[in-house]
Amino acid sequence: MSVPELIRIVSRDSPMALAQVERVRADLAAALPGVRTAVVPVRTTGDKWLGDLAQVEGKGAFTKEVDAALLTGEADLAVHCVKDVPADRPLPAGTAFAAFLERDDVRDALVQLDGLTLDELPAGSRIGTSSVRRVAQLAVSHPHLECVPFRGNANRRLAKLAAGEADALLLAVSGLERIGRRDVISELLSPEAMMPPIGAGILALQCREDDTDLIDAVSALGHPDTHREATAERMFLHVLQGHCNSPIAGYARVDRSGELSLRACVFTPDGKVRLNAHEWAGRLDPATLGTSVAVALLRQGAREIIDGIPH
Ligand SMILES: NCc1[nH]cc(CCC(=O)O)c1CC(=O)O
Repeated sequence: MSVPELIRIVSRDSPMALAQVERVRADLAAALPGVRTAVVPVRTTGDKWLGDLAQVEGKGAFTKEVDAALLTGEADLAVHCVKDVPADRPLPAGTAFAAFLERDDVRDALVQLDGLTLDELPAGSRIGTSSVRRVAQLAVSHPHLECVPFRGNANRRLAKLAAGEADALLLAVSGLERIGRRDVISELLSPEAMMPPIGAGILALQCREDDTDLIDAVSALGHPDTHREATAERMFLHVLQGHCNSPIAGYARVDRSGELSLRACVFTPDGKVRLNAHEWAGRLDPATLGTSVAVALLRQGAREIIDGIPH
């Protein structure tokens, strides 16, 4: 194996994405001493467009320009939040995942500048989130709170909150940690209280699939249990074929004894119908576990719920 001399790393140009790149550079420096890295930041459609994502191209809005930089050879390695990489279709032809880094916190958090929790917020409080997954779950757990559309990268959302555009926000703990703003968290929401999205807290490294030297070199950064979790979760979403307006949540977990399980839910937008499944892999490989959980939800009527939501 010949280790490349220079690895050009492409990612979105948000503060969170650039912090993720710095983690990857530190990990690469430790695993491959002497290797040089350069950063190629790109602004994606999803970062430029602050309206409804369904009007651009849904989730691929955060990855398209990053993938293009890999494919044209402007960069060699892409860093993605797995949560933002569409799972309903294959990765762009000619690219492959080379590693999944060790998972960070999967939970969502409430950000409320007076330190209030969800239970303490008065009726009518405005919660800034555009996530159909968060809206559906909050509608059932806290029907007296009102969700207001809120987009932009995490730093911009915090600035809008400080300017009074909402009374509180729901954001991923891992993202707040990456931008150094764990301090604004007023409540950590358990996965039972707010089921996380597929891929939460996982960073993936993506390469051109013929760049085998680089794939071999960066595979040292991969975390085997996170790889199992990400594989089960992404296959689940692939089989379910959701769209960007369908509230879907779920997470896989390798427990202390090494057993993999996957729990997942499909909701109606008002949260009133909630389909649930939880299965252990046993002797199944992670992808087959993902398929099995998706089939369990399809048997409960997930297709009708997903297709019945305008998109
Ligand atoms: N949609 C933007 C996005 N993509 C990934 C994360 C969080 C970090 C992660 O889960 O890897 C966030 C911010 C958020 O939802 O609060």
